[in-house]
Amino acid sequence: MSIAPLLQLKDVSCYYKDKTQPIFSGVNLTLNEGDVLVFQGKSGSGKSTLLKCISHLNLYTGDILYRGQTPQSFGIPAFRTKVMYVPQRASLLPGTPRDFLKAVHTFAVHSQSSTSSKAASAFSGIFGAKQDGPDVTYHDAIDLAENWGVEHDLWDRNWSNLSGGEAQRVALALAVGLGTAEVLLLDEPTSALDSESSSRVENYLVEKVKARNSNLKALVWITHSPEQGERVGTRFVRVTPQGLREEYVHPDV
Ligand SMILES: Nc1ncnc2c1ncn2[C@@H]1O[C@H](COP(=O)(O)OP(=O)(O)OP(=O)(O)O)[C@@H](O)[C@H]1O
Repeated sequence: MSIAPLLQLKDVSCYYKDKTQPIFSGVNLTLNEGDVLVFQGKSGSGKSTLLKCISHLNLYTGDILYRGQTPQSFGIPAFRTKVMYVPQRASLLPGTPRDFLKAVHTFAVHSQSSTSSKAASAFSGIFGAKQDGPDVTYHDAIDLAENWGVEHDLWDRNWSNLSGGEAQRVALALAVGLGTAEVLLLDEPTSALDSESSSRVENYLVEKVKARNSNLKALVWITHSPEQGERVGTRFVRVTPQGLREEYVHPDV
């Protein structure tokens, strides 16, 4: 019996809103456990859009399979907890980072339009929290962020009042701290960080994928830095409007 790949894209295309021109078309890709797949490509080539399609946040045609199952058959909110998109600009989210953490616990009981429930909906849409919520301990995300230089009081500041780098580290710590994702889709995750913070985040994520007891099995990582790509990547893919071109496999793999 063959084992289904971690993630598979079959002939995936995504169109501009007028539906006449594709942003990209005919994308085929297989992601396996242990892969750190680096996406590079010109600005506007469709890298972010492709990550959003993979996490079922954007409309697309074709098939995306997670361990052989479509997002629909797996259940889309549950799928998004397994294949999780980490946005480049978390500062657009409502409320504070702590609202997010609370929202995961209280999602099911909040139906009013409170900050917490708005945060919960945003969480569900962007990070893909399940209705019944994964079993988050506050401490995983907070401790992780602290290791990356995020002070505790930043959790109570509105996202919009965090610096780009602070918001980026908190969003990443939330995504990793939840502990549900097998694939993280990282949209320029260190673009606002200084080199020391960036290197801490890089090392942590790469080691986490390698660790045998980790839930996290693979990363798809958009970067505009070829040097960062070389440091973290095991596979390298160029995104073009014509589709993906796998360029080079790291010799250590
Ligand atoms: N919400 C949207 N509405 C309309 N067009 C969009 C939307 N989001 C993205 N696009 C368009 O889709 C194309 C691909 O954008 P995308 O953000 O995926 O590119 P990218 O490769 O990630 O770019 P960058 O490297 O600059 O972040 C661009 O032409 C962009 O203008």
